[in-house]
Amino acid sequence: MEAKMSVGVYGMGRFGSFWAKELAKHGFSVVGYGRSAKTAPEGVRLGSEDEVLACSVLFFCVSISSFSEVLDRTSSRIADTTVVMDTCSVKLYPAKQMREKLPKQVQCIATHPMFGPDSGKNGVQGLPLVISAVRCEDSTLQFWVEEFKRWNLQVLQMSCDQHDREAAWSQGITHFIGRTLSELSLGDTELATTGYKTLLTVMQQTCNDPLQLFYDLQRYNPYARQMRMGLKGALDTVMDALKKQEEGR
Ligand SMILES: O=C(O)C(=O)C[C@]1(C(=O)O)C=C[C@@H](O)C=C1
Repeated sequence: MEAKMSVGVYGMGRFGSFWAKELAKHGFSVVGYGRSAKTAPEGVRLGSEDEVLACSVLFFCVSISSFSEVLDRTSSRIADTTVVMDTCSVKLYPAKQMREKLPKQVQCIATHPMFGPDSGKNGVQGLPLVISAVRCEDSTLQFWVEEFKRWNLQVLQMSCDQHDREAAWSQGITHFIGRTLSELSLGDTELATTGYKTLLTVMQQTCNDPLQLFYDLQRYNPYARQMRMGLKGALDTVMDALKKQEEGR
């Protein structure tokens, strides 16, 4: 029987634990490392930082804002033969960090599984995953594209720029609205409509993620500011239209 490929997951937070478990479910030999990880997810073994960095494939599951510093600390200990992938929710920034900070021989790929422990709790099939070559052989990228297709993910190959542009106006706007709604302390009510319940779900789901993810999504996606300004402008347009109605114009 073919030996299982060793996969390291660096960062065992909310997403890292979930991702490590998914990889294990799909037949990889998974070792996880997290500064304060105490229990290993099903099918996963916890190991030392060096052990994880020595795996054939290494997924970084750390916050966007810590990625640069994590690479500074670890890149000299990553083997030339290791394939490195990030899983950050923005793509231009981590791709640049990998290109600049990983040794030139190390192959690297940018990925964004567009799901997490909430959206993937009943299985990941049908959910989208964005993948983009940063510096790798075609066959390496193809291997992972095929692997994720086997998981029945909807694999989307696109540039990091296209990802960030589109994600600002989909995931970015969702988290912005969710966090904004939570400022209003909205609650359940007997007369809740289906639409209102959907709104509450948006608020709850986005606020279930670490606050740092929200700040990082808004700060490190170069298109997020434009999205926020667009939203503010749209709010003003609707307010003005209502004002005109009231004034009978
Ligand atoms: O399913 C979850 O737990 C998530 O929060 C997933 C979610 C999101 O829905 O925005 C959060 C971060 C990832 O970048 C992708 C998706």
